[in-house]
Order: sequence, then structure tokens, then C-alpha cells
Amino acid sequence: MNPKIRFMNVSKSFSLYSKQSEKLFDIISLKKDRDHFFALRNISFEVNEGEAIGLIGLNGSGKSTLSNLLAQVIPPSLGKVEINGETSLIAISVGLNNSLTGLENIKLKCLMHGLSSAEINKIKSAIIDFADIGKFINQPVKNYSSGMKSRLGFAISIHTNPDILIIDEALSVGDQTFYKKCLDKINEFKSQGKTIIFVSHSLSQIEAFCERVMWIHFGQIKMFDEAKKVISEYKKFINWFNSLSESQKKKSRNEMLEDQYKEVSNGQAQLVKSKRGNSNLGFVLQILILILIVISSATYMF
Ligand SMILES: Nc1ncnc2c1ncn2[C@@H]1O[C@H](COP(=O)(O)OP(=O)(O)OP(=O)(O)O)[C@@H](O)[C@H]1O
Repeated sequence: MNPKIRFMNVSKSFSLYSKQSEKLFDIISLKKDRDHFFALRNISFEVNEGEAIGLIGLNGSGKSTLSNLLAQVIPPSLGKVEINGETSLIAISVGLNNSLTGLENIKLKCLMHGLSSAEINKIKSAIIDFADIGKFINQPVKNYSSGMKSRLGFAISIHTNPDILIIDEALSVGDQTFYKKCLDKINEFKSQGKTIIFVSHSLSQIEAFCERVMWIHFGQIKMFDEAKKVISEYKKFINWFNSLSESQKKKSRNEMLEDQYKEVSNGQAQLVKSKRGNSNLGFVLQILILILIVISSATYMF
């Protein structure tokens, strides 16, 4: 049986800019080789159909970066990501267009998932019913509370019937009644043999419905095993970390972060290649800019 998800030596790096203008310079390739921060380094794992996997780790450890790679919202910098099926990401801060109403968002997101107008009309009322946000469904999403956004995001994602559901902290802002409703829906989803990736800081939520748990620590997989085992080790680590003084905590964090600026050893060649790819694009842009300058000077002269 093919795994539903396969990550092979995946790394995700971000260029660090101190000004917005530096980003523009990078696009037109006026400056190369910026500092790279590896949010994820050399990650390899597989997930099978029907599994519910929990993702845990400290703030900034790379959980959302991993969710975004899983949902194919961002590409890997190095390595290979294989996803066999349709994914749907539910996260508090992504997915909904703030200037559109709830109803317009339902239509837009369903279209983006490849549903036809007839299919959207069929599931529209079920989504509205599940989200249960009353007349706000006709208000722009920017007027919603975070809980309301989460309700709408969850309702849409679950009804578009994906093979792989990625839930990134989306249940943490909902109230208890909504949480219960989501749990029922997630269990229904699981019983259909679908795959779930669940990111949460709530270890009790993770333990409630994940068989395996991945602990991400400063961009690397620290443990990926049976839920009970990983959660127990993670709790021991949290207790140890909390026993440190503030300055020891800071020192330990900084040491770990320092490693995330180092190049990924076995993937360096690929990173250089991808930089060269960008500089080719930059070269074309530079030529275009040059042509534009020549044309506008010529127009001005004659
Ligand atoms: N676009 C970006 N540019 C630069 N750095 C980024 C970018 N996105 C994420 N990062 C960095 O990557 C690291 C991992 O971030 P990520 O959001 O994946 O962590 P997380 O485990 O989800 O954290 P939290 O628990 O706080 O939600 C962080 O240090 C973050 O600052």
C-alpha cells in the first residue's frame, strides 16, 4: 500500500530580510546569498491512509511550516514531498478572504477545491448550518471573531470532502459546543478511512484522537511514535524546560536557533541550484528593465 504522505529529506528555508526593499532586490537579483533560516531541516516520514497524526512542539518549532508543506501552500526548499490525495488545511489565519462575506467565501473556497456550481449549491446549506454563525454569514469575514472564522473555515473544509485533513490550531479558538461538534465530524472522517494531521498545543486534544504523534523540535523531528510515548517524553521535556531559569531558557533557545541558520549538509548542492534558478529569473528581469529604460529614454528624446 502506498503511503498517503511521504516526506523525503525535506527542508524549508526562508530568506531573512531586514527591509522590504531587500526582497525586491532579491527578485531582480541585485543581491544574492542572503541569510537563510531553516524552519525545517531534513525531515523524512510517511503517513498511511486512515491515520490520525498529532504534531506537537514549542512555539516556532516548525509545525505550521510543516502544515503548509502538507497542504502544498508552500513548496519545499530541498527534498521531496509526495501527497497522494486532495488536502484541505484548516488554520485560523489562512484560507478565508477578509473582504468577502462568509457566503462568498464558501463559494470561492469550494470552487478552489474544484467543486462545480451544482455541487456547491448542494452542500452550501450544510456548511452554513455547521458553521452556525447566524446572519453573520452575509457579513464580510473581517467583522468575524476568531472563533467565527474558525467555525466557517472548519465547516467549509470538512464539507469539501478531502482525503487528507490538516487542522492547524483551528479548534483552539472555538467554544466547547463547537469543539464537540468538530470532534464528532473528525471521528466520522476517520471512520471513512481518511487521513488527519492535527496541530495543537493541547496535549489532551491530541491524545483524544491521534494514534501517532510527531514532536518537532527546532525544525527537526525529535520523536515520531505512538501517541502515549511521545506525549510522555514531551511532558518530561516541558517540565525540565520550565524548571530552568529565564536566562537558562533563553540560552538554550538561542543555541538551538543558531543551528537553524546552518546549511543543510546533504542538500547544499540543491540549494545552490535553486539560487541559480532565481538568478536566471533575475537576469531576465534585469534585461527587461534595461529595455524599458532604453525605450522610455528614446520616447523622451524624440
Ligand atoms: N515567511 C517566513 N519568513 C521567515 N521566517 C519564517 C517564515 N515563516 C515561518 N518562519 C519561521 O520559521 C519558524 C517556524 O515557524 P512555524 O510557524 O512553523 O512554527 P510553529 O511551530 O507553528 O509555531 P507556533 O507554535 O508558535 O504556532 C519560526 O522561527 C518562524 O519565525
